Amino acid sequence: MASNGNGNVTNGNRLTKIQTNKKHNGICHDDSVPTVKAQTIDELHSLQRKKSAPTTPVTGTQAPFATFSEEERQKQQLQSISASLASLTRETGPKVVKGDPARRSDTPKVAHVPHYHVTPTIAVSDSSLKFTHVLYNLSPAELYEQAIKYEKGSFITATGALATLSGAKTGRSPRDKRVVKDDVTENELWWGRGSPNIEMDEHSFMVNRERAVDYLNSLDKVFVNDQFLNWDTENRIKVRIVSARAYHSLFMHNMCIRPTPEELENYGTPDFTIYNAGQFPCNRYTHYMTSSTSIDLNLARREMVILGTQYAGEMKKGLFSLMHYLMPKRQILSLHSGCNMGKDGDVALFFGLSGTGKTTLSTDHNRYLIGDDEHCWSENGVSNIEGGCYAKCVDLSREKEPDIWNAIKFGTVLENVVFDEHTREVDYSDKSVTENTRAAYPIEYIPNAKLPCVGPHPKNVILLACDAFGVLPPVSKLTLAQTMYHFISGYTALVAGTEDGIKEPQATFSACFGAAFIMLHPTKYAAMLAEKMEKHGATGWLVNTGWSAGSYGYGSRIKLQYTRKIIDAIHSGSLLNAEYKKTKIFGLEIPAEVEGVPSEILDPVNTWSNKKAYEETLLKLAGLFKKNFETFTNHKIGKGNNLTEEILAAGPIF
Ligand SMILES: Nc1ncnc2c1ncn2[C@@H]1O[C@H](COP(=O)(O)OP(=O)(O)OP(=O)(O)O)[C@@H](O)[C@H]1O
Ligand SMILES: O=C([O-])CC(=O)C(=O)O
Ligand SMILES: [Ca+2]
Ligand SMILES: [Mn+2]
Repeated sequence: MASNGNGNVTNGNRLTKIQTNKKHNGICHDDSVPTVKAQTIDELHSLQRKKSAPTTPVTGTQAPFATFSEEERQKQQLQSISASLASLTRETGPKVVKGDPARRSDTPKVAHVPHYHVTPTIAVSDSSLKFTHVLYNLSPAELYEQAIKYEKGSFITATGALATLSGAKTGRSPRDKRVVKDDVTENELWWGRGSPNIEMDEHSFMVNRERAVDYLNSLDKVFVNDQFLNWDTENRIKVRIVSARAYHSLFMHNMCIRPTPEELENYGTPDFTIYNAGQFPCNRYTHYMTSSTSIDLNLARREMVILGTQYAGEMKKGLFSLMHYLMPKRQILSLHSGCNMGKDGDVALFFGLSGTGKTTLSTDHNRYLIGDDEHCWSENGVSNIEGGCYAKCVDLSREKEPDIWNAIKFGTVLENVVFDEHTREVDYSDKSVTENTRAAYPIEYIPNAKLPCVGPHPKNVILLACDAFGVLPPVSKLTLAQTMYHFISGYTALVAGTEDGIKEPQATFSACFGAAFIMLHPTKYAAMLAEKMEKHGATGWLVNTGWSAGSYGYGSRIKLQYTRKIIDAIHSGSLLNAEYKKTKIFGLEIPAEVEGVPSEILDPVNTWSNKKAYEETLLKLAGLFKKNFETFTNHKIGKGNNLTEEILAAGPIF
């Protein structure tokens, strides 16, 4: 007899019967662990998932609003969602039911949800016979499963993030962003040259709305997020996002403020609703449509419709546009800026166009992060609009940006990155899908996030420009008028293509460092900023995070390490008392020394070997500034005329 290695004893080819303990009904068992309490596989599976508290839990009877039963509350919530998804031509909301259609056990027995409006007597169509399953405020884990099961291009990366593809669009489509012009908005909003608000009429909006709603209702399931905007609770906005993809739902879960179970319980009806039909296009037979993409904002209806783009940033920035309308009405300034706070409570704002460093520089290991992109400045101080950050990932490195690197973990949405098919290690240098690779993570993924994301009045206002011409100084101290001049100008210079050799830098001017998102005339925001900076004694700074020692192709981008030192000196207050000299043409005050930064780079003229080329480039840029500002010369800024005059005089002189 010999052992076969499995513990069974063989005798030639014949297996000998092993004696077992007959105590338990003759079944052989290993009594080191108890058996599961299930008779069938299905039963076993049902044990795995513990019933969680309802998404809208009922608090104790002492709560003033807890007058409904849980069943009643669920019914009201479904009715509210059904109303959101109602077709306006058929005057009925769809039959909605909660839960994943793939999991029958989730489907409640009473699946019929009464129609919101009066049931029409004419023309019952197939759409009124079907159910739309609602996946309401799912958790990141549930959204991962949905994405991986049903959405092509969804993968878990080596660090646990959800890699997704945003489809054909990997950036926003500003030429397809429309706003309904009605009697009110016609007078209130900024229209015409330079304005981001491309007009559309109410009827065309309704056509697109119906298109999006019909598309969403035709699906087996839709995702619904009920969340908040603005950490200033007095000025909080309730937003509902209806979307077709788990990617979109997780993105907004991360980017908006996540309600607590108690807040959700008393959520009621949203203040604003987004219908994101994603890949479903708009129709060129619809008036005003110029492509298959349209992002439509209707302020009167408090709705936004997205057709023909799956780029998630449209939702984030669409809501930002909304805030740029709603907040100034309440004397609150909305800002395209990052914001952080030192240990002593000193707050800094970081303005700048895309890619200039708002996220990178506001994420600072030595300071509390209030937010990376969108803020409000009210009488009470600053507040973040969002609940998450949206960082650029191109060439991301652990060494240079450790906090962002570490935030890319379970729960984070990673858009359009390339990874090893086996290890799922992300290669951040790979731009095969797009250069605009992004990570969206909840703000608490940054270890020193300031929660709640609010702070006192800013002490420093830092304007970031990535000057690919290489003529703006790495740092200059601004007067209030200069701050306004540069705020209204909103300059940065990007380099078009990087593949086929050296290209000329392209100057971009975007008023208020975010013309794509403002709704009112830029001077309205500028006047508010001037008033607040003056009142609270904030100092303005211009920081060039772009080129040094020559334009793009000759010089190189200023080391992040140096920019961080400059920012440190601003925060600490040491730069305020430095020795300054004034530059030619732009009239910028530049310091002679900044700790940790080579002094010779502080005046760009020193770094250019070809002085003539420097002078020419400087003049060229000054000319571009002047030309850009022409449209603002006949606008009054603020109440008196003095500020306007001062601002006009604060630009380049040559
Ligand atoms: N000296 C520098 N200062 C700041 N950023 C730098 C510098 N050098 C290189 N970078 C890189 O520039 C990019 C800045 O992007 P960042 O995400 O901070 O932009 P952003 O202003 O937040 O834009 P958006 O509004 O589009 O989110 C990062 O990839 C960063 O690593
Ligand atoms: O909205 C986006 O796609 C990215 C962003 O933050 C910006 O452009 O300012
Ligand atoms: Ca950013
Ligand atoms: Mn931004």
